[in-house]
Amino acid sequence: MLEIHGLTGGYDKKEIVRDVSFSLQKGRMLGILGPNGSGKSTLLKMISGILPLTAGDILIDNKPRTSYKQKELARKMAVLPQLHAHAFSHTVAETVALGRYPHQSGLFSQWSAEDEAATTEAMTQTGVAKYRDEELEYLSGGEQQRTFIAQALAQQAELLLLDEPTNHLDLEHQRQIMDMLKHEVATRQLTVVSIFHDMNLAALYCDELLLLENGRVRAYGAPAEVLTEDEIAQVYHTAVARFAHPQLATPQMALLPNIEIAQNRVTLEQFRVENEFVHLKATKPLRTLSAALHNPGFGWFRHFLNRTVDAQYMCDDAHAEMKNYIKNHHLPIEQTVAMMTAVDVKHAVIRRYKEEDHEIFVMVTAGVGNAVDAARGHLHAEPQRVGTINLWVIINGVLSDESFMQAMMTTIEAKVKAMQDGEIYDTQTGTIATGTSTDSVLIASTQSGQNYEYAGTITDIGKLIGRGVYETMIIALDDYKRAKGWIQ
Ligand SMILES: Nc1ncnc2c1ncn2[C@@H]1O[C@H](COP(=O)(O)OP(=O)(O)OP(=O)(O)O)[C@@H](O)[C@H]1O
Repeated sequence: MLEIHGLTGGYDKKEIVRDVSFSLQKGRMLGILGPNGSGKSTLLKMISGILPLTAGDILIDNKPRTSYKQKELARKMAVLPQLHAHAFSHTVAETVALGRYPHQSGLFSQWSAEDEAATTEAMTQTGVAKYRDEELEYLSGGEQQRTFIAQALAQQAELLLLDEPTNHLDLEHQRQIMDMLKHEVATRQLTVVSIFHDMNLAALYCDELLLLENGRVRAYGAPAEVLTEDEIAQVYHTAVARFAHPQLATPQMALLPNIEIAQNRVTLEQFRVENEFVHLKATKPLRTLSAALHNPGFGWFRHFLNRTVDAQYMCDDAHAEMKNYIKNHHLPIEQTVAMMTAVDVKHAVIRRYKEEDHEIFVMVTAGVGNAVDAARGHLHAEPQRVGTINLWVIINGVLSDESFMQAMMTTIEAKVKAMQDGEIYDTQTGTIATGTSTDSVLIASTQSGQNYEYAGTITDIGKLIGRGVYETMIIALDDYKRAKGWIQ
């Protein structure tokens, strides 16, 4: 649909865009990114013909852009320029109607039913139909922006060139406009070239990204290729961390502010054993990876609950019930991680391990009534029961994602070893159990102090985790055995 070869140009003698090349197939969306002044708008103005080229070619549907007559080109390509504050003396409907000019012919061109349908549809798609008779100058920046997007859509061109279409738009309208454009791209083979400042939004919606730096192409490709931490840090002189979007296979970038991170430290006194739960109340949020019932996965939390429930606990919606429980105990739902166990919390074992500068805390409740050998779990045919090993490992230090996963592995390996040495059997298979059917694990770190790039058993912190989890597990298992009368 669009081919750009060696585009060079700018203003008078000032060369801004240098040797830019890319091509875009029909039905694709390209996002142009780059710092302020990198030449994004200049590039778009050159493609749309507002600015002349000093070198290079622009082909639209395999024909040079200059070979198109003005109206013919306007039927092919619609442009949304960067919105600047100035007075408009048109209503919304009149402004959108201007987008129909390439479809009208002759001196006394008639407003057709087709024109009416196109403008109405464009106003509906952008949510401005309700303001159709309002004067544009009295609308908000976002409403004006959506009116100009409607004007470009009403043009019914195959190629849209948009300069920051989501500028001025609130979250709902950003999503609405971008969803709508993506829908047009998918269903009507619309082709879109759009400038963005929000690289996360661009990554969510664009098939390809072009990163400009000083008027040159710095990176060009799929969002996963262009949005790398190094590239973005160098081009924007800003540290960023890349993370995965929870639903889509596209990268997102988190800004890493250059501010002092407050120190945070967990102490044994912050653990409380209440009537029905163990509660760790950290002074500041801890970065957490867990298989907890409430707020699992990665996150930042201040409150950690290991709650005892009746062994016969049955509930249709355990998530909602746990949420209510947290609320009824006046804890903040969004800052609390919670798991449950049938073990009475008075049997919880909480221990601190310190070796030189390395310090961790381990909390275990071990109920092994329904112990399972994971290698033979498929031989079990019983419904799930509560009765569980819940394990927390809290680390005073900074863990990388890799360390979090390794700490999780080390914790589970040490737990399995304790099951083996504690001779806990899977009663259904008669083999040594590796855990129970509803175990949960939580790793949390203060993200201040000692830095841990790795946490496997080769590292000091891994050794401490392995020993701490193993020893705490053995104590908890002995306690369980004593309570059951298996040992004295
Ligand atoms: N009309 C103009 N005459 C002369 N120079 C201009 C003109 N418009 C822009 N420039 C210069 O061209 C360079 C690139 O500007 P451009 O607007 O293309 O950048 P941009 O990447 O779109 O920036 P932003 O993110 O701030 O919108 C800037 O240095 C700017 O000063």
